[in-house]
Amino acid sequence: MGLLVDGKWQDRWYDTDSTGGEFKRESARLRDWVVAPDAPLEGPQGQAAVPASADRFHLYVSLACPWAHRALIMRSLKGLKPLVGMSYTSPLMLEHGWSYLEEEGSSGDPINGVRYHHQLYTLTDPHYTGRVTVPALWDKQTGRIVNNESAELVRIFNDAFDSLTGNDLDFYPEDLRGEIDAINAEVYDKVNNGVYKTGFATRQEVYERHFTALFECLDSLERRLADSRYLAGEWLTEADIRLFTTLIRFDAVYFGHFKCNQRRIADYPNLSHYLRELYQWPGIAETCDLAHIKTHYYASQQTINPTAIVPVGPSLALDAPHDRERLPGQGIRRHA
Ligand SMILES: N[C@@H](CCC(=O)N[C@@H](CS)C(=O)NCC(=O)O)C(=O)O
Repeated sequence: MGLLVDGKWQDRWYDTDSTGGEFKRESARLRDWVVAPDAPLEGPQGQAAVPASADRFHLYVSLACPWAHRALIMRSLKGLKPLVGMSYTSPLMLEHGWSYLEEEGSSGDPINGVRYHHQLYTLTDPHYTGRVTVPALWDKQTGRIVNNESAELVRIFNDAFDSLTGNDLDFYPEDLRGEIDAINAEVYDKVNNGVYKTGFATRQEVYERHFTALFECLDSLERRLADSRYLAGEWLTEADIRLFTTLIRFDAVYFGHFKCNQRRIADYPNLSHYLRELYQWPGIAETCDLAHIKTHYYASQQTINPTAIVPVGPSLALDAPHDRERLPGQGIRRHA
């Protein structure tokens, strides 16, 4: 676990002393865009962009990581598997950070042949300074990471490749954007990143503050899902995918390892049936790997779990029937 400073790898755990016991997540730094083949080469905020094409991009992920998991789900649901290759790291993130060591459970890296994920960052920029994170979208043509921010990879995958795949599913419909953005902001702060802020806190009062915010938010999501099939109503959107990747890790990891133990997702009737519906959605279960998930957190984060023992349980009834059909739902919108 560490980071790059001027292109040199340094093995360091998160510094929470300088922030009063708080875990502060650093913003992703590689933020170029991928646009549709004939579109102007510019991202939605004027970012530099490269055109989508088949077999030009490769997605580097960890199957354990909830942020990478968003991108993996979009790759699956948007029919991108034949166009965008994928490599996954070993579940262990130790002194060299994420690795592509097959003997430790990685797929290996057939594109660049690197041992460590940080090498992809120094291939991109030999003087890179910052955290070395997954997911990362690699551009084989320019030999660099185009983008390492999962929220943006979700948006890129939502439309840039549509003319190549013929897949017009729309996870960010224009008329729902205001609502999706508001849900995302709350869920990111209190839930997606909230579990990390709770679990990585190194002061009691900081842990308790994030713990309280997390469960207030889960309680309110539980109420919302009592009469709404998905977070933004009748349509399944990116807001659901972003919540899903935290929910599926919750009972197996965050409840115990991150001490988020007020309630399990299994104790929330609506959230647990909603989790099952999404898990059973065609193309999603195949992106979920609970062995990678549990091994990564319990065996890598040894400041939290010094023995690195990985718990055997719990049994999760993800394939059990769900009751969400009682609510009106229309599935996934199509681009107009
Ligand atoms: N903003 C990034 C965050 C990604 C992130 O933090 N990934 C974690 C894995 S779950 C990581 O690679 N951490 C390594 C580190 O912080 O050194 C995104 O959403 O894409």
